[in-house]
Amino acid sequence: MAAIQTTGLTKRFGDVVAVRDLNLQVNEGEVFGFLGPNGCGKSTTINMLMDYIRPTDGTATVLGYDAQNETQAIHERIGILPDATDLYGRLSGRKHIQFAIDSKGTNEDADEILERVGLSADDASRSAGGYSKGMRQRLVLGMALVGDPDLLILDEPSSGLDPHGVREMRQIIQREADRGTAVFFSSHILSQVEAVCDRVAIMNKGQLVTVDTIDGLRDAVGTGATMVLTVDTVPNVELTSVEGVSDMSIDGNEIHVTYSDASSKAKVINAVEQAGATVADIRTKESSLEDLFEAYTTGSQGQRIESEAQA
Ligand SMILES: Nc1ncnc2c1ncn2[C@@H]1O[C@H](COP(=O)(O)OP(=O)(O)OP(=O)(O)O)[C@@H](O)[C@H]1O
Repeated sequence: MAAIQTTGLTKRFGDVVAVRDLNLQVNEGEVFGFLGPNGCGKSTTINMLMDYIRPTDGTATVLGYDAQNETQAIHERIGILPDATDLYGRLSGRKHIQFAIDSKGTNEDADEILERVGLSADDASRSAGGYSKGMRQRLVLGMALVGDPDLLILDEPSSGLDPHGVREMRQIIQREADRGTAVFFSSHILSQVEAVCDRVAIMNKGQLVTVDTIDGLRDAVGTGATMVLTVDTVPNVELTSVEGVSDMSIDGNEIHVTYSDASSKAKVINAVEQAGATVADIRTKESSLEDLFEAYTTGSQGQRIESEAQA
């Protein structure tokens, strides 16, 4: 059974298509990153999974239950991160967790949950109004963990946290995943999901542009790097025949070469000089997952996939 399955899920707000024909499967026990820039449709998708809003078209199931017709069963079995601004300033952290336990009707131990999210007994006794952003975020995560959910839905769980807070949040999520909880982790920052997610979906302008493992995305980037040679005159030489070179292009006096093997660099320079050009400057740039994310969401790759989806 899938933790989340959507089929042709679509939401229009007037002329705006917030989510278009989304087909997504998140497996049981999987940590799944749902990535994309602001406004790409992440919250709208989550709101449809939770039945806060109704889709214009398509269907969704959560833990095997229909998102529109079996909402209560879903809400009982999932944990969703409440907004950290919704905390009651005067109530202690422990009382917040106890309130969530009472609301869900479970008989869990509030202190055990507080410990899982790294809030000490002293912190738990203090009013949440005096908590730092990181502590508030840990507390709401603790509230989401009440009832031992099979699926955690986290919408931008790291927003507003400093790098230390982000790392802590990641460790807590990883521990919950190790206990067998599926996690649907929505974010607009690749590096925040990279370390914990088994797979990621990248959304752009309401459409799914790719779903892959982090390793798969790395393969798509390749160990590839780009070298830019500035030359006095562009020689007539086919550099893709050099071992390890996968692509070349010319831009004015610059030759752009994509290569997968560092030893190709010297061979490229030799080939260019043997063809009669003088190399005035060499720049190299390693590609990163962040570049790939950029390419999917702002660059040519995103546009290519969009036009493929429309075809
Ligand atoms: N209630 C609404 N009425 C009209 N348009 C809406 C509504 N909710 C969302 N939208 C539009 O739908 C699109 C997707 O918004 P959504 O909030 O789902 O994006 P998001 O990826 O969650 O972005 P963010 O990270 O900024 O929350 C946006 O263009 C947004 O303006």
